[in-house]
Amino acid sequence: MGVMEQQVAARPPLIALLGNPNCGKTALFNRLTGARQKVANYAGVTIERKEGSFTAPSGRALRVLDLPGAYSLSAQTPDEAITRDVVAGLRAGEQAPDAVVCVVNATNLRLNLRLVLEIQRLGLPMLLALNMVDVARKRGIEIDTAKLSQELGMPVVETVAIQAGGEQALLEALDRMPLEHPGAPRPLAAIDAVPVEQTQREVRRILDACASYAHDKGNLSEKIDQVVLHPLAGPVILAALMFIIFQAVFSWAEAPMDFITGSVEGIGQWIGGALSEGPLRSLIVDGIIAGVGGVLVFLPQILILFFFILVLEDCGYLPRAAFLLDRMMGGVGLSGRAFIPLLSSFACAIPGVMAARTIQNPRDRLVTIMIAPLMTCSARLPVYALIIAAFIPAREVGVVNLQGLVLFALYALGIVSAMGVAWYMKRRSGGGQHPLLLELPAYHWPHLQTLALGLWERARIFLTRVGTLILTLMVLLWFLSSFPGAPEGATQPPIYYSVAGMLGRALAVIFEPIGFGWQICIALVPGMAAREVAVGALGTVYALSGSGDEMANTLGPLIAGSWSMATALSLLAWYVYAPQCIATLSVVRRETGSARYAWMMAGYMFALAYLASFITYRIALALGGG
Ligand SMILES: Nc1nc2c(ncn2[C@@H]2O[C@H](COP(=O)(O)OP(=O)(O)OP(=O)(O)O)[C@@H](O)[C@H]2O)c(=O)[nH]1
Ligand SMILES: [Mg+2]
Repeated sequence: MGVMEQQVAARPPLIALLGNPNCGKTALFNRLTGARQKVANYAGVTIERKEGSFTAPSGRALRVLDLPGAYSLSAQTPDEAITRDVVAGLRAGEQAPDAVVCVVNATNLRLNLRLVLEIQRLGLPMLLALNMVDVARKRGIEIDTAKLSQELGMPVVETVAIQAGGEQALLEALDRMPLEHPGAPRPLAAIDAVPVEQTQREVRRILDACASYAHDKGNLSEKIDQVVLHPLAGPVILAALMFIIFQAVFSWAEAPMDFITGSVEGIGQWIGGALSEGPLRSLIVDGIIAGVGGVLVFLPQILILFFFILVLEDCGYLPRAAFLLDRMMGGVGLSGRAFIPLLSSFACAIPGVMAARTIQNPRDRLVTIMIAPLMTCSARLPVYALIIAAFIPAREVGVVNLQGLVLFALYALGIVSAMGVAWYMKRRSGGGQHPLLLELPAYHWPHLQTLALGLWERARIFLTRVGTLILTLMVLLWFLSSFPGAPEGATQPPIYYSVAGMLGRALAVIFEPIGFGWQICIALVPGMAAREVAVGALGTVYALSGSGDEMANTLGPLIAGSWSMATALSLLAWYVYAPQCIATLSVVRRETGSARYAWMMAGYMFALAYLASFITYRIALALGGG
């Protein structure tokens, strides 16, 4: 025996905690080890590795490893792959465990036992911790542990990981377990050889023999789910929720937006009055206040939208939405795992594109990345809100607010288009589907603190962008829009003759057919950096276009006076599709490892944008919106 091996042999036996996600492994791990734990990452990945040590009642020293949750050893996600490789002794630098404690959620054995049976085929010493028995008892689920132990051929103990002493039975059972020289685990092929259906049949047989649900009162969450996940009522509820949210974005935001507009105007007038006529006054009033202030007013709407999203997330509704949408996404060949990346993209496509890492199939991942920017990100909200407020009357149609309805339609258009693109890409590339296995967490009331933190986070991101990126671009735009000045005898406002004006007029040749004049074209250029910049840019452009000495007016009425309805609708359609965000394209390049996909994305999105705007503009003109 070499020196190394002697050292390994002298270390206390290693026990692995294994189980489905959310069954209480970490809670149990904390209860066993207290403060004696080491937290690190698995080599090369950002998945947490927790190891700790403790002493069993007899004085026997043990080490314990808290593994990432897994539904099966056939590994669908990176987390599951780590768990599988560690228990099978295949991960370099990791010792194979001497024994496995399989933790199961006693209220959901039907799902949890599949993994138990799979691990059992590895042939390691094993023990079952029937966790959350407190909840199971309260619900009236009866489990015969002696019978279960006999059926499974392993010790079964009850645990309550969240109660002091709830780990006692486990400790005693560990003391009775033979842990020395367990031998290496059997190869994984032993597991893959058994068909899933056979395992599931075995689970049902064991449950019939050992568990009784006759007195199961069910729980409130399940009762709610009977309605919320109902094949007909479920989607209707989801659509209604979304609809209400977009209504609120307009109706609740009115007062705070008026307040911000008023304040910005007040500051502009005050500074305008204090400074004498000249470039400095124009830079501050027309460049900074009109530009930055124009974007700032949308903070309330962004916060209202995220208030709802955070509440739905915190109370446990979002995984249900994933579940409901899984079938729809499956229809276009997307995996249910695409839901979280796509949902994140409603905040911003960048975290969405990065979250696509959790999708294992490379083709599914690529499709998800390619459609992520079609989800309406929060940077589009200012653009949409500006144009809607200026052109769509704030009328009530029945109980429905017309502006909210249009906003809802724009979000829906983004989603439908994304599904269309996904369908097209998948049809061309082929590829199968993977069922979505989700543990639905119990519903609970949203946490005020979590909510407040989440909202603060959104506000901070938005304000930082306004204060840095947008501010810088507005100052730059002001310079480009102010010089050179107007020639003698000019008939147009000075901006028309400036560098930005020349550029805008050149671009207008391309954009004329979809109804964009030179002023919009000027705003589109800095708007390439980020979508909401276009709103600030329009503010600056129209402030500088204003004839004579009048104070920078609010942007809405200004564009309402100078654009046709057809132009407004065309610009809305443009923003549903146009890839106006450099940061997203560069993240796509990084995440896919090649510039090709970033170019492809920019190309297809520009093409769709132009096409959609062209169609919208022509139809609107034909219907008399000119
Ligand atoms: N009532 C009750 N709740 C429990 C028990 N064990 C864990 N919980 C709760 O269940 C939730 C999930 O527990 P975790 O310990 O994080 O689960 P996990 O298995 O580590 O989850 P992953 O690491 O995501 O796989 C937490 O909110 C715990 O407080 C239990 O025995 N009874
Ligand atoms: Mg855990």
